[in-house]
Amino acid sequence: MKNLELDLGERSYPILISRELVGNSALWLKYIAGRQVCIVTNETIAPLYLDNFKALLGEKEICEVILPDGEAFKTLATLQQIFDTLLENNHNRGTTLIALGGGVVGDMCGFAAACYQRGVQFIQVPTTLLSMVDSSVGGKTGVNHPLGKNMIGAFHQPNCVLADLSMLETLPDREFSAGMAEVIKYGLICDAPFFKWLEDNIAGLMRRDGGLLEEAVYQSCLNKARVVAEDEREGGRRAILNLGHTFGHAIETAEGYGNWLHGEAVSAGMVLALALSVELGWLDESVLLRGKQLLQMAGLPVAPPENMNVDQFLQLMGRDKKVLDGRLRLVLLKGLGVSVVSSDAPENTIAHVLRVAGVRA
Ligand SMILES: NC(=O)c1ccc[n+]([C@@H]2O[C@H](COP(=O)([O-])OP(=O)(O)OC[C@H]3O[C@@H](n4cnc5c(N)ncnc54)[C@H](O)[C@@H]3O)[C@@H](O)[C@H]2O)c1
Ligand SMILES: O=C(O)C(=O)C[C@@H](O)[C@H](O)[C@H](O)COP(=O)(O)O
Ligand SMILES: [Zn+2]
Repeated sequence: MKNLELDLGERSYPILISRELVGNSALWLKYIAGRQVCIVTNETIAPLYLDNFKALLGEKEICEVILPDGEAFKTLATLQQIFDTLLENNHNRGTTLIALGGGVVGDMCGFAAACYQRGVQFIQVPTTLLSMVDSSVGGKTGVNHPLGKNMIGAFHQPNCVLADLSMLETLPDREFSAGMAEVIKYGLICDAPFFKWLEDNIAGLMRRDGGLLEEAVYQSCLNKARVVAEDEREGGRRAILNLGHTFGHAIETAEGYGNWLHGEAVSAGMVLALALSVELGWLDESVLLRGKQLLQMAGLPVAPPENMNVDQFLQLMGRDKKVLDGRLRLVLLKGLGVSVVSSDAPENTIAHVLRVAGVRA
C-alpha cells in the first residue's frame, strides 16, 4: 500500500494506491459522508466490477448510471443521463457520486458532481492506468465539444481517490500503453530520476509487474499532486501537465474523438513538443531521442497522423485553453525534467517542425 495526500487546505484528499483496495472497504467507506450514493460507470466496466462494488456499500441508498463506452460519448448530451437518474431517485445535496471507470467516466462524473444542485461530493475509483496516474487526481472535470477537447468543464476536487491496481488485470494492452504516455510525461516535465527509472524498468512495466506498477502509479501521483497543490486552477505552473496536449488535443479533435486514444495523441504530441524545443535550440537532441525511444517501447505512436495538414493543426491548436492574447502558449523543455510554458515559438517554426514530422503542408 502506497498512499499520499493532495494538499489543498480544506479540499485536501488522500490518494490510496494498492492491490485489492476496493474490497477493503474499511479503508475508504469513511469518505462517503451521507446515505445516498450514485455510481457512475460504463457498459464495459459494469459487468466486470459494478456488482462487487455495490456489495461493499453496506446500507447506503444506491443508484447507478451505466453510460455508453467511449470518448465519443464524453459530451453534454451524455451527462443528462446522470442528472436524470439523480433526480428520478430524489438524490439531494448530501449525495456522493462515485466514478467507477477510466478518465472518460471520471471526467463526466466529476463534472456532474460539480453541477448537480450546484455541487455535491464525489470519489474517484479509476480503473485504467491513465486514470490512476492522471485524470482521477487534481479536479479537472468536463466534457468535449465537436470543436475542441474538454472545452466545457469545471474544477471540482474529489473526496478521495482509490487506485486498486488489481483492476488493471482486465485492461486491454492498447489502453495500458495509452496510460504510459502520461506516466512518461511526468519524467519529461519535472522528474529526470523518474524518467531514468522508467528507462531502466520499461520491459517489466510493460509486463505489468505488480511492484513496478505500484511504484510508477505512486511516483506519477506524487508528481501530479505536487504540481496541483502549487497551482490548483492552472494560473501558472500547472500548465506543465499539458506537455504535448496542444498538439495532442488537435489530433483527437481532427481524428474524431476515440480513433486516437488520448494517451496516443499525447505521445505523438510530446514528441512534437520535444522536437520544437530542439528546433528552438533549448533542448539537446539526445533528450528527444530518449523520449521517443521510451514512448516506442511503451507501444505508443511517435508521429502525428498522416491525414492531417499543417493549417488544420494550427487552426485546432489555436483553440487551446492556454492561448493568451491570440498567442499559442506551449509546454516546452529546456532539459530533461525542466519544462517551461512559453509563447516564444514562432508559428513558422511550429509549422516547420510539423512538416519535418511528416504533416502535409
Ligand atoms: N481530468 C484530467 O486531469 C485528465 C487527465 C488525463 C486524461 N483525461 C481524460 O481522460 C480520458 C481518457 O481516459 P482513459 O484513458 O482512462 O480512457 P477511457 O475512460 O475511455 O477508458 C479506456 C477504455 O478502457 C475500458 N476500461 C476501463 N477500465 C477497464 C478495466 N479495468 N478493464 C477493462 N476495460 C476497462 C473503458 O471502458 C474504455 O473502453 C480522456 O477523455 C482524457 O481527456 C483527463
Ligand atoms: O491535470 C492537468 O492539469 C492536466 O493538464 C492533465 C492532462 O493530462 C489532461 O489531459 C487534462 O485533461 C488536459 O487539460 P486541458 O485543460 O488541456 O483540457
Ligand atoms: Zn492528458
